[in-house]
Amino acid sequence: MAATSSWNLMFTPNPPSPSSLSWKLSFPSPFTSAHFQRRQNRTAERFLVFAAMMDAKPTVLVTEKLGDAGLELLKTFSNVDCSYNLSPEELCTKISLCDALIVRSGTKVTREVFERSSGRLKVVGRAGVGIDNVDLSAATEHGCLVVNAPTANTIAAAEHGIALLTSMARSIAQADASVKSGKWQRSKYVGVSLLGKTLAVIGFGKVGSEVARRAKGLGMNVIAHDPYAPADRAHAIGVELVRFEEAISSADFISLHMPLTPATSKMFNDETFSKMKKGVRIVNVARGGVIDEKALVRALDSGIVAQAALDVFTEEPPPTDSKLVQHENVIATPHLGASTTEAQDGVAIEIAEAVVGALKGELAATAVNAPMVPAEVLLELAPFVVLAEKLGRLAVQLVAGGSGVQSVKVSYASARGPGDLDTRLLRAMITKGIIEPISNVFVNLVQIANVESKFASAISESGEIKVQGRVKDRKPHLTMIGSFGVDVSMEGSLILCRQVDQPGMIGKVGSILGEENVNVSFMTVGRIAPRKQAVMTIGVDEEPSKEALKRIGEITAIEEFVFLKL
Ligand SMILES: NC(=O)C1=CN([C@@H]2O[C@H](COP(=O)(O)OP(=O)(O)OC[C@H]3O[C@@H](n4cnc5c(N)ncnc54)[C@H](O)[C@@H]3O)[C@@H](O)[C@H]2O)C=CC1
Ligand SMILES: O=C(O)C(=O)COP(=O)(O)O
Repeated sequence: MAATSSWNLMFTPNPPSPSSLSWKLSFPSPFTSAHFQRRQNRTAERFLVFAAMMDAKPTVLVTEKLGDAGLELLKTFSNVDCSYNLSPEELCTKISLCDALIVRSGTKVTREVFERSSGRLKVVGRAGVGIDNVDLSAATEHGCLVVNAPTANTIAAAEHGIALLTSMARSIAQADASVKSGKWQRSKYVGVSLLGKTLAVIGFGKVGSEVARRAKGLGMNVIAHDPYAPADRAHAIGVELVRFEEAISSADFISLHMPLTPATSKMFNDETFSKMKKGVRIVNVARGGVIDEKALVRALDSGIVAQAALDVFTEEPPPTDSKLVQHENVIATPHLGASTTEAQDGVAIEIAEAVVGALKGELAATAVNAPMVPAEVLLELAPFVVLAEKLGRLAVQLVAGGSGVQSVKVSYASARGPGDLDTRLLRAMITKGIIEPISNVFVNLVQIANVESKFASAISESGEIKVQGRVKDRKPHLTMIGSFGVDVSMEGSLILCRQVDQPGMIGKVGSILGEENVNVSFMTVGRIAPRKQAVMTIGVDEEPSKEALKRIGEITAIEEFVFLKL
């Protein structure tokens, strides 16, 4: 098709302030191809960036309802553009005009958003806790800080969990609908008591522990599972921390309060439902994605799960014909956990303070990814960021369930003097579980003290989980686990096996993985001395099945092993 170079760019100031320009592109129909449209939009974006630069105040785009107190605070420092219900494309277009973006759970902040911001976006504020809707890796790569408001909605979410628990047990929603439809069905809606029943709280963080506290007040026996929560915090409110299997198999009620991460995604599935007590009741105020929703429908149909009370869904809003939502034993609310007047006022102020602070260049206490660093420093640090994140992730996965993390120690070996190392950055990163070393670091060391490990060989002579790595050819490498020296690229996933060093081990493990069609990227062996103990490190592209891991564990010379996702 012939191309003409004429196209029109129209700007409609409304009201006439650069931060609230609404604009429209129009061009002849032959040029509506996606590629050409992107080019036109980019040119438009550049123009708009220039227009906005004329205004010295930073611009904050707010894409979902935020409390007035927070908006007022933002307005003292910035131009605030409240544009709700933007399409993904509209968000990408607007973002090049913005220094900060504030969202709740309904806005997906994708890699494309960061790319299209052309480097202007400095901070994303999540007015709430869960940051699973923000692409944190992309944010970090683009030098954009992500902050959240982690405390202000805790009580609201816990109270909603308890509201769902009690109303589920007495079928309040179903009974209400029945009465409103003119029926009077007293025998249909006989409920179950909570007194003396066992509630398993999965995820014993801020919300989980408040739910536990309230459930104790209702006379429930509360147990909890959380691999990273310290047992003494649980004991302080009379809750026992137990292993996952024990929690789900002994519970009459299960309440979910963990974040959505790769490790918790579909944690509740056909297999886990099959281990539960028949007639268990489930509350989910965490994230829809922690449950395999199709498996939950099957468990409800078979009666394994008697009832479910759900505030969150994999897709929000869920499809109108969702079998889960329509199930007669399910009650559903539209992600209302944080929606109280008090929580929304608190969250709005908490996030406004964090965003304004970040725009002023202050170190944010609630940063969930890398702190803001100049682009040139970020470039230098990039491989160390990846290494640090992977070491942190690896170390945390080695912690045995229930033992909790009391302290984390990070050591650097650097060509630079100690004055060149900014430990404020370090503190922020540790808090968020992503540990980023700074400067010309050669070796990084992460130690978790006073802890039991799933893989005893990861414990060093001084009693900590210890993992050590370095950047080689700008790629992260693991160089030590516990007292065992290794040298493996930290990509994909790893199987670590401690074994008695002897010929043929690589072949035995390799053939089990081969039969399972699991691609092995490398295998190395680090040993203390020939024919003594060794740690074999196997890089795999796919996650082996439980059966394959069991067979590896059954090889006689293998004394312990663990599978880790990097
Ligand atoms: N429905 C709603 O409106 C709301 C939902 N939420 C959701 O609740 C989640 C929890 O919020 P907070 O308690 O404030 O966060 P938090 O960070 O204080 O607690 C989360 C807990 O989950 C634990 N955890 C991590 N992985 C786990 C695993 N594999 N198994 C068991 N536990 C695991 C962590 O160790 C931590 O103790 C948020 O991530 C968010 O997704 C939070 C507020 C409102
Ligand atoms: O804080 C959270 O994690 C929530 O899920 C609350 O979400 P919302 O801000 O109400 O969209």
